[in-house]
Amino acid sequence: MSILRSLAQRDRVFDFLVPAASPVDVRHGPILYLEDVTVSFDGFKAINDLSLTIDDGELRCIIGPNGAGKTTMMDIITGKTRPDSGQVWFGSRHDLLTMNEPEIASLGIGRKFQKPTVFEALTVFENLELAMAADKRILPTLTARMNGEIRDRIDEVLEVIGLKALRGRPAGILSHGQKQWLEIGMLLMQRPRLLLVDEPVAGMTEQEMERTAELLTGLAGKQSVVVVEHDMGFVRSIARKVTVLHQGSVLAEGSMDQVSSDPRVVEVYLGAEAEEETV
Ligand SMILES: Nc1ncnc2c1ncn2[C@@H]1O[C@H](COP(=O)(O)OP(=O)(O)OP(=O)(O)O)[C@@H](O)[C@H]1O
Repeated sequence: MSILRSLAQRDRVFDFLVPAASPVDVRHGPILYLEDVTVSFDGFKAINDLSLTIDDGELRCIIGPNGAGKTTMMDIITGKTRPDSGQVWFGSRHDLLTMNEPEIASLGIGRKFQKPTVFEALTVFENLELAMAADKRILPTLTARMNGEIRDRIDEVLEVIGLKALRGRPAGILSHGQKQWLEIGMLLMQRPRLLLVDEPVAGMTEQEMERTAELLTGLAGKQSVVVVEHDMGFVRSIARKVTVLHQGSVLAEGSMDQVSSDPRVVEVYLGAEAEEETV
């Protein structure tokens, strides 16, 4: 009876509609804070005294040569890899090194891997619906009203990722770029506070890259977005602040113009990239 009464309260905000990471405290500092983080694999320091902060709502690009530690850094943030030493905080309240992967994800840290992993036989709409249902908090209490609210959320996300017209089509018919956007949409269903995006434009057409740039820059502000990318044209098109990783630590940080004119960055990374482009 009390459940029925609570469902009838039209002004009630259901838990699943509250941003997943509402407890994250960013009042006095960054949303992500890494200090002196080190991790070794068989004695080799993949991450070496890495310190880095990401502000709430920021869009940050991380670049660096192969093996610089970009993926390992993402693995540490999401709890997949434990560092040997250092600190990793989400806001000022959550020590990520005391939490496991599902706990970290449920705080509102979403990760998009390079390869899209959508359910090809399901429609675009169903993929988004499933991403929401993966949130265990809503399963026990599905009601008609909640279904309506999930539909509204799906509509919102479809708009953001630009796939409204394809909502009823199987994900298998989507282009590579559209699959990437759908997967970003699946992460957005859970209202993350921080999105980690690994090489989003690899394999995309120019047009898809432009659309992805709009999508990611549009997400910033509402959530924090960290993009690891090798395509310097793309980075230039979206970047506000760029961090260059090299041998597991920060080599340089600043605007794209600042880092691309830094001789150390040119030497270890951009010089090699430029040579590759001219080959
Ligand atoms: N599980 C592991 N065991 C051993 N060595 C590892 C492991 N994971 C990463 N490494 C090593 O750590 C270093 C950093 O790797 P990482 O994948 O983080 O670099 P990256 O910057 O993401 O490179 P890329 O741009 O090629 O993806 C590399 O030398 C890699 O070989």
